[in-house]
Amino acid sequence: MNSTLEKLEQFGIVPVVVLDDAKDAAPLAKALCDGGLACAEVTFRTDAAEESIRIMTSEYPDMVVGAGTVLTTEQVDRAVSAGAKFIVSPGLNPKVVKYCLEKNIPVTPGVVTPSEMEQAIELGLEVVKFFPAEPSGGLAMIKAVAAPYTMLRFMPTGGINPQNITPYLQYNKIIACGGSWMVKGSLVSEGKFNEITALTKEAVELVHSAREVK
Ligand SMILES: O=C[C@H](O)COP(=O)(O)O
Ligand SMILES: CC(=O)C(=O)O
Repeated sequence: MNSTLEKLEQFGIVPVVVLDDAKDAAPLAKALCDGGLACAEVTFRTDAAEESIRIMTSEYPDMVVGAGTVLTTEQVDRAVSAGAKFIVSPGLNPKVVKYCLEKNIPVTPGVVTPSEMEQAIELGLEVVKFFPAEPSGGLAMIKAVAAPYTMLRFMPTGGINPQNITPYLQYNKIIACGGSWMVKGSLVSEGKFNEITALTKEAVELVHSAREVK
């Protein structure tokens, strides 16, 4: 597996971030690093994404920052030139995946169905996003599809929270879970960065205890 994805596996949780204002990027990165999760997926759902990635990667160079909701090759270029180390999308766009692979940029497109998973395998991927995880059958669905697709590993995202994450983390086909509960928009806009750090520390504890009893 690619070394960036290996780092995400070590963290176990990837905070999925939506930033409305790039001024929040540095304090948010600090809050996540202080909490023990030096990684983030900054989604291209807002105009502030590119500048936020640039700020996070320049001020926190050891942080593993990727771009989410990447829907076009032009966004891939903008994300990578801002410093993004990995690319995530909600669905599988073959054009975007091939573009990333040609440029050696780790890419984890969202898939749900067996047909989409076969498309990912055909494109040469070993890790896919499973999105939206909970509405699409959650861990039971991942375990069912992992039986035929033994070469695939998953990064489930969507509806995962502290109450349901433990069994996901204990399944060895899952490298990490994406989630937004520790970086909710209201916490960021209200400047509650201490709370973000506290929620992040709790998330890290969940990873440790899930993996200890594995
Ligand atoms: O679109 C949702 C994000 O990918 C993360 O999902 P979440 O807010 O359910 O954790
Ligand atoms: C949901 C997701 O994975 C994304 O927005 O990229």
